[in-house]
Amino acid sequence: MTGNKKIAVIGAGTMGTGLALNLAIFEYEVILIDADPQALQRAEAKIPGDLRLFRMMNSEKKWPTSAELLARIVFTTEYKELEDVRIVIENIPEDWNKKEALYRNIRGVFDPETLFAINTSCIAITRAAACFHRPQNVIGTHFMNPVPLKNFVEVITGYHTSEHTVNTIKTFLASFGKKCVVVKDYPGFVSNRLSHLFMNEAAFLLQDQVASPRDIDLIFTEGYGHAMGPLATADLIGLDTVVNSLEILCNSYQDPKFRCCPLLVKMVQAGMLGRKTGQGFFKYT
Ligand SMILES: NC(=O)c1ccc[n+]([C@@H]2O[C@H](COP(=O)([O-])OP(=O)(O)OC[C@H]3O[C@@H](n4cnc5c(N)ncnc54)[C@H](O)[C@@H]3O)[C@@H](O)[C@H]2O)c1
Repeated sequence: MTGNKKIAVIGAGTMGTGLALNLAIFEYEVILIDADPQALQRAEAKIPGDLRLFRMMNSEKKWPTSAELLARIVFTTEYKELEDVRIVIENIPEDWNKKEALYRNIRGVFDPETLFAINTSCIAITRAAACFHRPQNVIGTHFMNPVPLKNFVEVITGYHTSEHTVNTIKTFLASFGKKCVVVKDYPGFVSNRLSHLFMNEAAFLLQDQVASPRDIDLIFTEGYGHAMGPLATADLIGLDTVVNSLEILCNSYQDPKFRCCPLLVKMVQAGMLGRKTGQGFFKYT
């Protein structure tokens, strides 16, 4: 498979669409797979707008045109497209039952040499790797959102992840400008074990009416100098993903410090998922 520039991205939501766009900018041939044809249509429609935005943010760089980018991405619902890809990066929702069903369904489709990278917020890589025939080829790649603008990835090694897999993934990430740290496998890794405590407690502060969403976030942005406050971060991630991740952390560690704030659950039930629905803790037009 040497020289093969074909990468599969499964899940065309927030992360998968950003990742497909980022890989296409770096001239990878991308197979973007989603179970929902409408999600693929939304991804295809979103990419030109995102590209315009990046062009405005960095006008010095030579960008491909929308047509060139879209020509590098195959939008499909067909898993048979996985047959000859070098690396698969899975980005479906943070729901163990959905991920497990997908892994068992597709594990026989791709080549034995293909590496399988899991973009998860909290799910243990060792648990996920147990669903595959070759757990040594499975690794966690926790990309940051929005993927094309965040040049950093938290890489997670499962119990069986081989050194070859780690080195290949590091080289692959570097090939499209990503730096990384490699951490060991426990649910939530480093990033989300910490950040979800912040986001959850910020929701409790709001529920207790201690301060407004704006003021809670200002303490982080103006006070601590963070680029974003915890509530704006939760909106960016998607409140459904945050709730799912907290449930995984709570169940995995059996530790009530990760119990999900009821206000977060209520907002998800009300369809206020953050940026992706236009309304979360803040409003987006
Ligand atoms: N949103 C973030 O900021 C963020 C950051 C890092 C990691 N993650 C992780 O990335 C993963 C994806 O998150 P997201 O925010 O992009 O989710 P999302 O809900 O925006 O998108 C998920 C996509 O997967 C599709 N899907 C569902 N089941 C499928 C299946 N069986 N086969 C193919 N496609 C399927 C859905 O139709 C949807 O388009 C999650 O595990 C999440 O925890 C998210």
